[in-house]
Amino acid sequence: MGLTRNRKAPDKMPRHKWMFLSLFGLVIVVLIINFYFAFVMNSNKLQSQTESSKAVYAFNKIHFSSSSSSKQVILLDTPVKKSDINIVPPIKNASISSALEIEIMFKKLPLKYLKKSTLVPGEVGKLLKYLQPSVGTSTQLWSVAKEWVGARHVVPTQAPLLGSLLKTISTAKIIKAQNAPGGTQLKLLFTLEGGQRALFKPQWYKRDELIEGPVFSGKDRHNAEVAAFQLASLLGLRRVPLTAGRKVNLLRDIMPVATKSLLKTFVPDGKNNTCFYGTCHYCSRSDAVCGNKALMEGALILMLPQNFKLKQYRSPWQRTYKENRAAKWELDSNYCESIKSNKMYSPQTGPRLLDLIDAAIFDFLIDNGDRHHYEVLLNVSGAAVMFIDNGKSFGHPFQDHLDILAPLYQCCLIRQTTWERLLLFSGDVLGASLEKLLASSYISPVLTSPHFVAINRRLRTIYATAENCFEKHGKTHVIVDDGYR
Ligand SMILES: Nc1ncnc2c1ncn2[C@@H]1O[C@H](COP(=O)(O)OP(=O)(O)OP(=O)(O)O)[C@@H](O)[C@H]1O
Ligand SMILES: [Mn+2]
Repeated sequence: MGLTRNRKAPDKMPRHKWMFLSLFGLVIVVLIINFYFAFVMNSNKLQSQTESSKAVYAFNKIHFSSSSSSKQVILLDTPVKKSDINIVPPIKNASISSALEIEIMFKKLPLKYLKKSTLVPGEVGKLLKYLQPSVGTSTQLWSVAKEWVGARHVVPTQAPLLGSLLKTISTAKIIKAQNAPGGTQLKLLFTLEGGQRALFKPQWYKRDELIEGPVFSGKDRHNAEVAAFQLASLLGLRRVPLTAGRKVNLLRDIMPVATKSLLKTFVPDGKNNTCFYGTCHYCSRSDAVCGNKALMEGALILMLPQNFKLKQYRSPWQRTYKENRAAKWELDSNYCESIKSNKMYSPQTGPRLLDLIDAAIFDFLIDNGDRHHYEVLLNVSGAAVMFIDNGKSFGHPFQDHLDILAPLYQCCLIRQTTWERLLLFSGDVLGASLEKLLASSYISPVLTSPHFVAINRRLRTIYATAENCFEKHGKTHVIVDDGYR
């Protein structure tokens, strides 16, 4: 009986069951095909990685996370490897295809980018000469620094007095110390002998500390400010205020000249170290910065002359600072088109967009993902975007945040003078050049060696990004001579 029932059952199966079974079968087939491709692709990837021994970052896990806005954000997980290219997640929608193309280009970079340039030693030699304190120290040099400031630079191309100025910044007597106004981070405003004002950003981290987490994590790195100043000079982007390392004795140099309100924030740490917590958005008594006994290292950043005022703008490539919320530039690959339609950013009307692309290149090299606002000199025609506040840089030499380069790969434009200067450092020589300039710093060694390796790797990534743009739009449409530098 049972057998008969079983044999007859298919004949009696209703139509909707048949349809269900066929659909189920189809789903199984699709799944099998998917698994097959995933397996083949993965084994190919593994094979090519072992073959080349140069592991590259792999886009191996695509997952979806819902953002608080209704838009869906795709995040790509990329493993961090101490290899040639170390893009870290999240890479969001608008950057995914560029990231993949840049990865491919990075691997087949034309030979000219790998060849050592013969012009570098001469150029670095010239800058090293400028760093010699040729006339010793003198507070009379403050007026020289003041005269240097122009629409497009803070330091001129020829600057034989630079070394003396930096030495004066590192040694001039501090006649007043107060809480610095503006910004959210702890910093002090010093008045130096001769009336010159400068910002002091204190040391929070040891040199080899790795700042984990999102690109803007952690506190300011004083050594990053010092390194950024010298890197800008190598790149001919002399838009960073004069910055030098400085060691101060808190008991002897600072407390006697501190304002009452600053003095109130000095606290002992119970281990014989002198500490203070200042007044700022993120300042609190429980989060004081401490010297080694009374000795504290920091970066001293010369204030721009008071006859110049700064005007602040929100960066069009500002981050949301929220993990589950994406900014428009992170979702829309045509974002640059909408930016260019704004008169302020049209490459035809002024230098601003190319300045922001310069800033993106600079920030990618130093790994600064925190340029939420940018500043230019007020009422100065053709004023450059100043590279003020580089404190959140050089946090992790084994990671690169490709999306800092979004202005470059979304707009596919680069100023000719910037591009030519970048080419000067082909063949992985930018890191060593920076190391040479930093060797004479008052807080040397400024960076650990992995940071110099990172700079070379990041410059190659910039070359790859530009090459990818050339391939897509033609070199003549990408490189722009807008008459500014
Ligand atoms: N060298 C300088 N000359 C003139 N003004 C400066 C200089 N450095 C900084 N400032 C001004 O002080 C403000 C705060 O400085 P900075 O951005 O370094 O501090 P911050 O606490 O890191 O700020 P934020 O929290 O906005 O990142 C700047 O926005 C700028 O207007
Ligand atoms: Mn800051």
